[in-house]
Amino acid sequence: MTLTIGLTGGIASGKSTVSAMMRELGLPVIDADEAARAVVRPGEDAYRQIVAAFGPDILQTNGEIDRAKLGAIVFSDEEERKKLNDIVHPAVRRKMLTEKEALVRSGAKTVVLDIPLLFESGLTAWVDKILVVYVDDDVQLRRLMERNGFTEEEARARIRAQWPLVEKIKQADAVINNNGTREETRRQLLVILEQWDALEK
Ligand SMILES: CC(C)(COP(=O)(O)OP(=O)(O)OC[C@H]1O[C@@H](n2cnc3c(N)ncnc32)[C@H](O)[C@@H]1O)[C@@H](O)C(=O)NCCC(=O)NCCS
Ligand SMILES: Nc1ncnc2c1ncn2[C@@H]1O[C@H](COP(=O)(O)OP(=O)(O)OP(=O)(O)O)[C@@H](O)[C@H]1O
Repeated sequence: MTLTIGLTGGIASGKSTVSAMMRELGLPVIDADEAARAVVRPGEDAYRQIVAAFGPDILQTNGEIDRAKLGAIVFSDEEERKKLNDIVHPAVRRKMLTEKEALVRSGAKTVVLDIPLLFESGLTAWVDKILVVYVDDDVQLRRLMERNGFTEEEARARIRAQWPLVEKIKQADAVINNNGTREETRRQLLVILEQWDALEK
């Protein structure tokens, strides 16, 4: 039996940081953000639907989707965000499930699904264990503004588009507090993976 771990958290809470550590430990990680980028490449169905729904203004001159432009639209208007989610999410789910099935068939002991919207999209039944990467509100805001060069308002709009982190930790099987150093985060991760017997011997 493969153990499926759902890795989640809030925007800029440190999921990618933790998933990189899991990969270093040899665990296979399927990344929803990566899948969401793949399914909207030119030529894909979701790409055509996005251009039809949002108009050619959201394209760059090379024909690819201008993510900054589309982000500015969908994070300032819930209706627009829902429109985008309805196009992208089914394709993301199909891609992730296909990749997961292949790993299960190949006999993987553990599979990690890195899904920022695990709770919001109602996907908790997909996983055996939920691991939430937590940071305090002020740390989240600061790291998001620094990483993306967002104004405070832009960063807050993105944070508001997700469940509050305090709600997510209530439903977690384990929580990593990522307010501290990366080394402190790594130590917490190792304890949890040990408890869950997730690593290959
Ligand atoms: C709006 C888009 C074009 C902005 O792209 P951008 O490169 O700036 O951001 P990126 O995709 O790297 O996402 C960064 C983070 O934003 C958050 N986020 C992204 N989309 C959403 C959403 N629809 N609702 C809430 N939070 C979201 C997640 O925490 C994600 O980790 C892009 O995020 C997108 O296509 N979103 C819709 C698909 C989606 O929901 N992806 C998230 C996981 S499936
Ligand atoms: N323990 C830490 N100490 C200092 N900086 C950190 C720490 N963990 C993460 N960061 C930084 O905070 C930012 C957000 O982290 P990361 O990209 O891992 O978050 P994420 O949850 O994957 O974000 P997203 O939801 O946008 O994909 C990054 O710039 C990262 O380098």
